[in-house]
Amino acid sequence: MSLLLENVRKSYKEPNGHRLPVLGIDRYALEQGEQAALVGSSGGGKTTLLNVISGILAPDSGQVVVDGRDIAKLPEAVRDRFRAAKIGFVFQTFNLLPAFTALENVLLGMSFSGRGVDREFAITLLDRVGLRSRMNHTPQRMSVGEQQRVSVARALANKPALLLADEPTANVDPGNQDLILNLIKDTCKENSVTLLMVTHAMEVANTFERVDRLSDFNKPEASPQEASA
Ligand SMILES: Nc1ncnc2c1ncn2[C@@H]1O[C@H](COP(=O)(O)OP(=O)(O)OP(=O)(O)O)[C@@H](O)[C@H]1O
Repeated sequence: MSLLLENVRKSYKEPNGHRLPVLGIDRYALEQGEQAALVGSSGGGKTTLLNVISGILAPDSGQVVVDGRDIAKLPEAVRDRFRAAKIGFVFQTFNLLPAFTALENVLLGMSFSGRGVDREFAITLLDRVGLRSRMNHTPQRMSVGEQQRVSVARALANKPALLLADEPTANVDPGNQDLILNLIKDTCKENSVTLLMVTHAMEVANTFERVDRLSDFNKPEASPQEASA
C-alpha cells in the first residue's frame, strides 16, 4: 500500500473564527504503482487534499500513510526529509527557481532528495519533455508550457515513491499535453511510482483506468467544532 488515508478531517479557520470543513475522508487508498485521476468541482478540496497527503498541511485528525509512514505524526524536520525523498510534485504554479536554468532546477531538485545528483538522468528527462535545446534557459526565458515541462522533469528526477500532480497540463497546447501526460504516466509505470493527478479536463481524466471523484469519498462535516488546527 503506497497511500492510505483514514478518518482524515481538515478544516480552515475563517476570519470570523468559524471553521470551514473541507476534508472528511473515512478511507482513501492507492496501491503502489497505481495511477488515478482526481476530479471534482472548483473549491471542492483537491489542492487541500494534495497538501495534506504531502504533509505541507497537517490534518485536524486522522492518518496519512505514505509508503508505510504516517506523515502527520512525523516531526517537522523528519517530515520535510521524507517528503523530499519520497514525494514528487508538479504544482499548478511550477515553483521553479528564477535565478537557475532548466537543468539547474532539475539538478537542485535531485540534490534536495538526498539521493545524489545524476546529471545524465536530468538531461535525459529534459530531453524527453522536448527541452534539450532549452536546458540553459532560465524560467524567464521560457514559455509557460516550457516551464511546466521543466517542473515535470524536476518532479520525476527524484524517482519518488508517490507523484502528486496538480493540473500539470493546464498551461500547455494539446500536442504537449499528450507529451507531458505520457511522460508522467510512462515514467511512473517504469519505476512503479504511485500517481495521483488532479485535473479539470475530462479528456485527461479519461486516459486513466481509475478516475476518482472527490465528492464520492469526501464528506466534510458540518460540525467543525471537532477540528483543532
Ligand atoms: N488557506 C485557506 N484558508 C481558508 N480557506 C481556504 C484556504 N485554502 C483553501 N480554502 C478554501 O477551501 C476550499 C477548498 O479549496 P481547494 O483549493 O482545496 O479546492 P480545489 O478543489 O483545489 O479548487 P480548484 O479546483 O478551484 O483549484 C475552498 O472553498 C477554499 O476557499
